[in-house]
Amino acid sequence: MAGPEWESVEQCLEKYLPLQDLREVKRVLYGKETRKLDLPSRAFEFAFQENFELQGYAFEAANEQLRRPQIVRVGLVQNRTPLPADAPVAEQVSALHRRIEAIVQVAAMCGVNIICFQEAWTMPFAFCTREKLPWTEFAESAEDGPTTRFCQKLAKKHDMVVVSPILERDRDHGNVLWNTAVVISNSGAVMGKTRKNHIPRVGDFNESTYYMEGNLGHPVFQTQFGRIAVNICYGRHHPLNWLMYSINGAEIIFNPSATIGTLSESLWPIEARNAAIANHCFTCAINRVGQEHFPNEFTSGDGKKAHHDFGYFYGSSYVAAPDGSRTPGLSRSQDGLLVAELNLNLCQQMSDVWNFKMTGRYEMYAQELAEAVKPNYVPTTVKE
Ligand SMILES: NC(=O)NCCC(=O)O
Repeated sequence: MAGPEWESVEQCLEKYLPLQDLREVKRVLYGKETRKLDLPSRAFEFAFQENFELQGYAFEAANEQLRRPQIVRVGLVQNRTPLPADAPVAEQVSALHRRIEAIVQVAAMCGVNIICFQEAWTMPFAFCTREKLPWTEFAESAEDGPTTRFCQKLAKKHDMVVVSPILERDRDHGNVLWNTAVVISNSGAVMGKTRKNHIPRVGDFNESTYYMEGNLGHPVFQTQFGRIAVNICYGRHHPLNWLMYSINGAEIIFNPSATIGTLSESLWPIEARNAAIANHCFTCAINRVGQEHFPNEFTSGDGKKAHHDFGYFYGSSYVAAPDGSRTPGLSRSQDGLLVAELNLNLCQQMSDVWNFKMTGRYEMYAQELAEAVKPNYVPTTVKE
Protein backbone atom coordinates (compact mmCIF):
# COMPACT_ATOMS: atom_id res chain seq x y z
CA MET A 1 0.00 0.00 0.00
CA ALA A 2 1.24 3.48 -0.87
CA GLY A 3 2.61 5.69 1.89
CA PRO A 4 3.22 9.44 1.80
CA GLU A 5 5.10 9.27 -1.52
CA TRP A 6 1.80 8.79 -3.38
CA GLU A 7 0.13 12.19 -3.03
CA SER A 8 -3.51 11.75 -4.11
CA VAL A 9 -5.95 10.37 -6.69
CA GLU A 10 -6.51 13.93 -7.94
CA GLN A 11 -2.84 14.61 -8.52
CA CYS A 12 -2.45 11.32 -10.35
CA LEU A 13 -5.42 12.03 -12.65
CA GLU A 14 -4.19 15.57 -13.38
CA LYS A 15 -0.74 14.24 -14.19
CA TYR A 16 -1.69 11.47 -16.60
CA LEU A 17 -5.05 12.30 -18.21
CA PRO A 18 -5.43 14.50 -21.27
CA LEU A 19 -7.57 17.57 -20.51
CA GLN A 20 -10.71 16.38 -22.33
CA ASP A 21 -10.62 12.98 -20.61
CA LEU A 22 -9.86 14.59 -17.27
CA ARG A 23 -13.00 16.73 -17.52
CA GLU A 24 -15.20 13.67 -18.22
CA VAL A 25 -13.53 11.51 -15.59
CA LYS A 26 -14.01 14.26 -13.01
CA ARG A 27 -17.65 14.68 -14.04
CA VAL A 28 -18.27 10.99 -13.37
CA LEU A 29 -16.04 10.66 -10.31
CA TYR A 30 -16.84 13.95 -8.56
CA GLY A 31 -20.18 15.16 -9.96
CA LYS A 32 -20.87 18.79 -10.78
CA GLU A 33 -17.62 20.74 -10.61
CA THR A 34 -16.98 22.75 -7.45
CA ARG A 35 -15.74 26.29 -8.03
CA LYS A 36 -12.26 27.08 -6.65
CA LEU A 37 -12.57 29.63 -3.84
CA ASP A 38 -10.63 32.83 -4.15
CA LEU A 39 -8.92 32.74 -0.74
CA PRO A 40 -6.67 35.61 0.46
CA SER A 41 -3.03 35.36 -0.60
CA ARG A 42 -1.87 36.03 2.98
CA ALA A 43 -3.74 32.86 4.01
CA PHE A 44 -1.76 30.84 1.45
CA GLU A 45 1.48 32.53 2.55
CA PHE A 46 0.83 31.74 6.20
CA ALA A 47 -0.16 28.16 5.38
CA PHE A 48 3.04 27.74 3.37
CA GLN A 49 5.12 29.19 6.22
CA GLU A 50 3.45 26.85 8.69
CA ASN A 51 3.86 23.93 6.30
CA PHE A 52 0.27 22.87 5.69
CA GLU A 53 -1.86 22.60 2.59
CA LEU A 54 -4.74 25.02 2.01
CA GLN A 55 -7.51 24.34 -0.51
CA GLY A 56 -10.87 26.03 -0.97
CA TYR A 57 -13.99 25.18 -3.01
CA ALA A 58 -17.58 26.42 -3.30
CA PHE A 59 -20.77 24.46 -3.94
CA GLU A 60 -23.46 26.37 -5.83
CA ALA A 61 -27.24 26.12 -5.48
CA ALA A 62 -30.04 27.49 -7.67
CA ASN A 63 -31.42 30.94 -6.86
CA GLU A 64 -34.79 30.92 -5.15
CA GLN A 65 -37.43 33.66 -5.03
CA LEU A 66 -38.47 33.38 -1.39
CA ARG A 67 -35.26 32.34 0.35
CA ARG A 68 -31.93 34.09 0.30
CA PRO A 69 -28.86 31.87 -0.23
CA GLN A 70 -27.73 30.41 3.11
CA ILE A 71 -23.99 30.61 2.73
CA VAL A 72 -21.67 29.04 5.30
CA ARG A 73 -17.97 28.28 5.19
CA VAL A 74 -16.72 25.13 6.86
CA GLY A 75 -13.11 24.25 7.66
CA LEU A 76 -11.82 20.66 7.85
CA VAL A 77 -8.47 20.13 9.57
CA GLN A 78 -6.23 17.08 9.13
CA ASN A 79 -2.89 16.92 10.89
CA ARG A 80 0.00 14.78 12.06
CA THR A 81 0.89 14.59 15.72
CA PRO A 82 3.83 17.03 15.95
CA LEU A 83 5.68 15.22 18.79
CA PRO A 84 6.52 11.53 19.09
CA ALA A 85 4.05 9.42 21.09
CA ASP A 86 6.64 8.88 23.87
CA ALA A 87 7.02 12.62 24.58
CA PRO A 88 5.45 13.76 27.89
CA VAL A 89 1.65 13.92 27.67
CA ALA A 90 1.39 17.62 28.54
CA GLU A 91 3.99 18.52 25.90
CA GLN A 92 2.15 16.53 23.22
CA VAL A 93 -1.13 18.27 24.04
CA SER A 94 0.50 21.74 24.04
CA ALA A 95 2.21 21.05 20.70
CA LEU A 96 -1.13 20.02 19.20
CA HIS A 97 -2.83 23.12 20.62
CA ARG A 98 -0.14 25.31 19.02
CA ARG A 99 -0.48 23.52 15.68
CA ILE A 100 -4.26 23.88 15.64
CA GLU A 101 -4.08 27.52 16.71
CA ALA A 102 -2.02 28.32 13.60
CA ILE A 103 -4.38 26.41 11.30
CA VAL A 104 -7.44 28.07 12.85
CA GLN A 105 -5.84 31.46 12.29
CA VAL A 106 -5.68 30.71 8.56
CA ALA A 107 -9.25 29.43 8.66
CA ALA A 108 -10.29 32.78 10.14
CA MET A 109 -8.50 34.63 7.30
CA CYS A 110 -10.55 32.47 4.90
CA GLY A 111 -13.86 33.42 6.54
CA VAL A 112 -14.55 29.98 8.01
CA ASN A 113 -17.71 29.92 10.18
CA ILE A 114 -17.55 26.33 11.47
CA ILE A 115 -14.36 24.33 11.92
CA CYS A 116 -13.95 20.66 12.81
CA PHE A 117 -10.78 18.84 13.88
CA GLN A 118 -9.92 15.15 13.43
CA GLU A 119 -11.06 12.40 15.82
CA ALA A 120 -9.29 12.45 19.22
CA TRP A 121 -7.23 15.36 17.95
CA THR A 122 -5.32 16.03 21.20
CA MET A 123 -3.49 12.69 21.20
CA PRO A 124 -1.81 9.98 19.14
CA PHE A 125 -4.32 7.29 18.10
CA ALA A 126 -2.96 4.96 20.76
CA PHE A 127 -5.95 2.63 21.15
CA CYS A 128 -4.12 0.03 19.06
CA THR A 129 -1.76 -0.60 21.99
CA ARG A 130 -4.42 -1.71 24.51
CA GLU A 131 -2.22 -0.09 27.19
CA LYS A 132 -3.98 2.22 29.63
CA LEU A 133 -1.17 4.53 30.72
CA PRO A 134 -0.18 7.01 29.54
CA TRP A 135 -2.97 7.17 26.95
CA THR A 136 -5.89 7.57 29.34
CA GLU A 137 -4.12 10.66 30.68
CA PHE A 138 -5.09 12.42 27.46
CA ALA A 139 -8.77 12.25 28.52
CA GLU A 140 -10.32 15.56 29.59
CA SER A 141 -13.63 16.95 30.75
CA ALA A 142 -15.82 17.93 27.78
CA GLU A 143 -17.31 20.79 29.77
CA ASP A 144 -14.26 22.53 31.20
CA GLY A 145 -11.08 20.60 30.37
CA PRO A 146 -8.01 22.48 29.09
CA THR A 147 -8.79 21.66 25.45
CA THR A 148 -12.40 22.85 25.70
CA ARG A 149 -11.19 26.08 27.35
CA PHE A 150 -8.61 26.48 24.57
CA CYS A 151 -11.30 25.96 21.90
CA GLN A 152 -13.64 28.39 23.63
CA LYS A 153 -10.98 31.10 23.31
CA LEU A 154 -10.48 30.29 19.62
CA ALA A 155 -14.23 30.28 18.97
CA LYS A 156 -14.76 33.66 20.60
CA LYS A 157 -11.67 35.27 19.08
CA HIS A 158 -12.54 34.18 15.53
CA ASP A 159 -16.36 34.22 15.79
CA MET A 160 -16.26 30.57 14.68
CA VAL A 161 -18.14 27.46 15.78
CA VAL A 162 -15.56 24.85 16.87
CA VAL A 163 -16.18 21.09 16.78
CA SER A 164 -13.57 19.50 19.02
CA PRO A 165 -13.42 15.68 19.06
CA ILE A 166 -11.59 14.52 22.19
CA LEU A 167 -11.17 11.59 24.52
CA GLU A 168 -13.59 12.58 27.27
CA ARG A 169 -13.35 11.80 30.98
CA ASP A 170 -16.84 12.05 32.45
CA ARG A 171 -16.30 13.14 36.05
CA ASP A 172 -20.02 13.10 36.85
CA HIS A 173 -20.39 9.42 35.95
CA GLY A 174 -17.60 7.56 37.71
CA ASN A 175 -14.77 9.08 35.65
CA VAL A 176 -15.53 6.87 32.66
CA LEU A 177 -14.07 7.62 29.24
CA TRP A 178 -15.93 8.39 26.03
CA ASN A 179 -15.05 9.26 22.47
CA THR A 180 -16.75 12.64 22.29
CA ALA A 181 -17.09 15.73 20.13
CA VAL A 182 -17.62 19.01 21.98
CA VAL A 183 -19.54 21.67 20.06
CA ILE A 184 -18.59 25.22 20.97
CA SER A 185 -20.66 28.15 19.76
CA ASN A 186 -19.05 31.13 18.02
CA SER A 187 -19.93 33.04 21.21
CA GLY A 188 -17.43 30.83 23.05
CA ALA A 189 -20.13 28.98 25.03
CA VAL A 190 -20.12 25.17 25.12
CA MET A 191 -23.33 24.18 23.29
CA GLY A 192 -23.05 20.53 24.21
CA LYS A 193 -21.46 17.26 23.28
CA THR A 194 -22.16 14.18 21.22
CA ARG A 195 -20.56 10.75 21.50
CA LYS A 196 -19.31 8.09 19.10
CA ASN A 197 -22.18 5.64 18.71
CA HIS A 198 -20.36 2.76 17.05
CA ILE A 199 -17.08 1.38 18.39
CA PRO A 200 -14.89 -0.49 15.89
CA ARG A 201 -14.00 -4.10 16.47
CA VAL A 202 -11.74 -4.42 13.47
CA GLY A 203 -7.96 -4.58 12.97
CA ASP A 204 -5.95 -2.69 15.56
CA PHE A 205 -8.82 -0.36 16.39
CA ASN A 206 -9.04 -1.71 19.94
CA GLU A 207 -11.22 1.15 21.12
CA SER A 208 -13.62 -1.05 23.05
CA THR A 209 -10.80 -1.46 25.61
CA TYR A 210 -11.18 2.21 26.47
CA TYR A 211 -14.80 3.34 26.09
CA MET A 212 -18.36 2.26 25.38
CA GLU A 213 -20.77 3.08 22.59
CA GLY A 214 -22.17 6.62 23.01
CA ASN A 215 -25.35 7.11 25.03
CA LEU A 216 -26.42 10.53 23.80
CA GLY A 217 -28.34 9.52 20.68
CA HIS A 218 -28.15 11.75 17.62
CA PRO A 219 -28.17 15.38 18.76
CA VAL A 220 -28.19 18.18 16.22
CA PHE A 221 -26.81 21.59 17.19
CA GLN A 222 -28.59 24.68 15.91
CA THR A 223 -25.68 27.09 15.41
CA GLN A 224 -25.83 30.60 14.04
CA PHE A 225 -24.54 29.21 10.73
CA GLY A 226 -26.70 26.12 10.31
CA ARG A 227 -27.75 22.86 11.96
CA ILE A 228 -24.79 20.56 12.49
CA ALA A 229 -24.16 17.04 13.77
CA VAL A 230 -21.08 14.87 14.31
CA ASN A 231 -20.90 11.24 13.23
CA ILE A 232 -17.58 10.10 14.66
CA CYS A 233 -15.38 7.86 12.49
CA TYR A 234 -16.65 4.25 12.44
CA GLY A 235 -20.23 5.57 12.53
CA ARG A 236 -19.79 6.37 8.84
CA HIS A 237 -20.17 2.65 8.01
CA HIS A 238 -23.68 2.73 9.50
CA PRO A 239 -26.27 4.29 7.17
CA LEU A 240 -28.86 4.46 9.97
CA ASN A 241 -26.49 6.53 12.09
CA TRP A 242 -26.28 9.18 9.35
CA LEU A 243 -30.04 8.89 8.86
CA MET A 244 -30.85 9.69 12.47
CA TYR A 245 -28.80 12.91 12.44
CA SER A 246 -30.61 13.84 9.26
CA ILE A 247 -34.00 13.01 10.76
CA ASN A 248 -33.14 15.40 13.60
CA GLY A 249 -32.57 18.12 11.02
CA ALA A 250 -28.80 18.17 10.36
CA GLU A 251 -27.78 20.20 7.33
CA ILE A 252 -24.07 19.48 7.78
CA ILE A 253 -22.72 16.27 9.30
CA PHE A 254 -19.05 16.19 10.24
CA ASN A 255 -17.25 12.85 10.26
CA PRO A 256 -13.99 13.28 12.20
CA SER A 257 -12.02 10.07 11.70
CA ALA A 258 -8.79 8.18 12.16
CA THR A 259 -8.41 5.40 9.65
CA ILE A 260 -5.64 3.67 7.76
CA GLY A 261 -5.03 2.79 4.14
CA THR A 262 -4.90 -0.99 4.33
CA LEU A 263 -8.32 -1.07 5.98
CA SER A 264 -10.53 1.60 4.47
CA GLU A 265 -9.03 3.77 1.74
CA SER A 266 -11.26 2.36 -0.98
CA LEU A 267 -14.38 2.91 1.17
CA TRP A 268 -13.43 6.46 2.13
CA PRO A 269 -14.58 8.31 -1.02
CA ILE A 270 -17.89 6.44 -1.04
CA GLU A 271 -19.36 6.42 2.43
CA ALA A 272 -19.63 10.07 3.47
CA ARG A 273 -20.54 11.01 -0.09
CA ASN A 274 -23.30 8.45 -0.24
CA ALA A 275 -24.59 9.74 3.11
CA ALA A 276 -24.78 13.29 1.69
CA ILE A 277 -26.85 12.02 -1.24
CA ALA A 278 -29.10 9.72 0.79
CA ASN A 279 -29.84 12.32 3.48
CA HIS A 280 -30.01 15.55 1.43
CA CYS A 281 -27.26 17.17 3.51
CA PHE A 282 -23.59 18.12 3.36
CA THR A 283 -21.05 15.72 4.86
CA CYS A 284 -17.47 16.55 5.87
CA ALA A 285 -15.10 13.58 6.04
CA ILE A 286 -11.91 14.28 7.99
CA ASN A 287 -9.04 11.84 8.43
CA ARG A 288 -5.76 12.18 10.28
CA VAL A 289 -2.54 11.91 8.35
CA GLY A 290 0.86 10.26 8.68
CA GLN A 291 2.27 7.38 10.67
CA GLU A 292 2.38 7.10 14.46
CA HIS A 293 4.95 4.97 16.28
CA PHE A 294 4.36 3.60 19.76
CA PRO A 295 7.09 2.82 22.30
CA ASN A 296 5.97 -0.75 23.05
CA GLU A 297 5.29 -3.39 20.44
CA PHE A 298 1.75 -4.70 20.05
CA THR A 299 0.27 -7.54 18.03
CA SER A 300 -2.67 -7.48 15.64
CA GLY A 301 -3.98 -10.95 16.50
CA ASP A 302 -3.24 -12.13 12.96
CA GLY A 303 -0.27 -14.41 13.61
CA LYS A 304 2.12 -11.79 12.26
CA LYS A 305 5.00 -10.24 14.21
CA ALA A 306 4.41 -7.58 16.85
CA HIS A 307 5.04 -4.04 15.63
CA HIS A 308 5.22 -0.42 16.78
CA ASP A 309 3.09 1.26 14.07
CA PHE A 310 -0.63 1.51 13.57
CA GLY A 311 -0.41 1.88 9.79
CA TYR A 312 -0.65 4.81 7.43
CA PHE A 313 -3.33 7.45 8.08
CA TYR A 314 -4.07 8.65 4.56
CA GLY A 315 -5.63 12.10 5.13
CA SER A 316 -7.75 12.76 1.99
CA SER A 317 -10.35 14.85 3.85
CA TYR A 318 -13.21 16.09 1.63
CA VAL A 319 -16.69 17.61 1.58
CA ALA A 320 -19.68 16.08 -0.23
CA ALA A 321 -22.91 17.85 -1.16
CA PRO A 322 -26.52 16.62 -1.31
CA ASP A 323 -26.40 16.65 -5.13
CA GLY A 324 -23.59 14.06 -4.99
CA SER A 325 -20.82 16.44 -5.98
CA ARG A 326 -17.69 16.58 -3.87
CA THR A 327 -14.50 18.55 -3.44
CA PRO A 328 -11.16 17.02 -4.28
CA GLY A 329 -9.48 15.53 -1.22
CA LEU A 330 -6.66 17.07 0.77
CA SER A 331 -3.35 15.30 0.30
CA ARG A 332 -2.51 11.84 1.67
CA SER A 333 0.68 13.06 3.27
CA GLN A 334 0.43 16.61 4.51
CA ASP A 335 -1.32 18.53 7.25
CA GLY A 336 -4.10 20.55 5.67
CA LEU A 337 -7.06 22.88 5.90
CA LEU A 338 -9.93 22.40 3.47
CA VAL A 339 -12.29 25.37 3.24
CA ALA A 340 -15.66 24.74 1.61
CA GLU A 341 -18.37 27.28 0.98
CA LEU A 342 -21.81 25.67 1.17
CA ASN A 343 -25.19 27.05 0.21
CA LEU A 344 -27.49 25.21 2.60
CA ASN A 345 -30.45 25.86 0.27
CA LEU A 346 -29.10 22.95 -1.75
CA CYS A 347 -30.34 20.54 0.96
CA GLN A 348 -34.01 21.39 0.45
CA GLN A 349 -33.54 21.73 -3.30
CA MET A 350 -32.18 18.19 -3.55
CA SER A 351 -34.85 16.91 -1.19
CA ASP A 352 -37.50 18.34 -3.54
CA VAL A 353 -35.83 16.67 -6.54
CA TRP A 354 -35.23 13.21 -5.10
CA ASN A 355 -37.77 13.10 -2.23
CA PHE A 356 -35.93 10.48 -0.19
CA LYS A 357 -37.55 11.71 3.02
CA MET A 358 -40.95 11.40 1.32
CA THR A 359 -40.34 8.04 -0.37
CA GLY A 360 -38.46 6.49 2.59
CA ARG A 361 -40.73 3.88 4.21
CA TYR A 362 -39.68 4.68 7.77
CA GLU A 363 -42.83 3.41 9.42
CA MET A 364 -42.46 0.06 7.66
CA TYR A 365 -38.76 -0.18 8.58
CA ALA A 366 -39.52 0.84 12.18
CA GLN A 367 -42.10 -1.93 12.54
CA GLU A 368 -39.94 -4.54 10.84
CA LEU A 369 -36.84 -3.57 12.82
CA ALA A 370 -38.79 -3.63 16.07
CA GLU A 371 -39.64 -7.26 15.27
CA ALA A 372 -36.19 -8.17 13.94
CA VAL A 373 -34.39 -7.23 17.18
CA LYS A 374 -36.54 -9.56 19.28
CA PRO A 375 -34.61 -12.67 20.41
CA ASN A 376 -37.28 -15.00 19.01
CA TYR A 377 -37.46 -13.31 15.60
CA VAL A 378 -37.73 -15.60 12.59
CA PRO A 379 -36.43 -13.95 9.37
CA THR A 380 -39.04 -13.62 6.60
CA THR A 381 -37.30 -15.84 4.08
CA VAL A 382 -39.41 -17.53 1.45
CA LYS A 383 -38.12 -21.02 0.62
CA GLU A 384 -39.00 -23.27 -2.27
N1 LIG B 1 -11.38 5.48 14.53
C1 LIG B 1 -12.13 4.50 14.04
O1 LIG B 1 -13.26 4.30 14.48
N2 LIG B 1 -11.58 3.77 13.07
C2 LIG B 1 -12.15 2.55 12.62
C3 LIG B 1 -11.72 2.21 11.27
C4 LIG B 1 -12.58 2.79 10.21
O2 LIG B 1 -13.75 3.07 10.47
O3 LIG B 1 -12.11 2.95 9.09
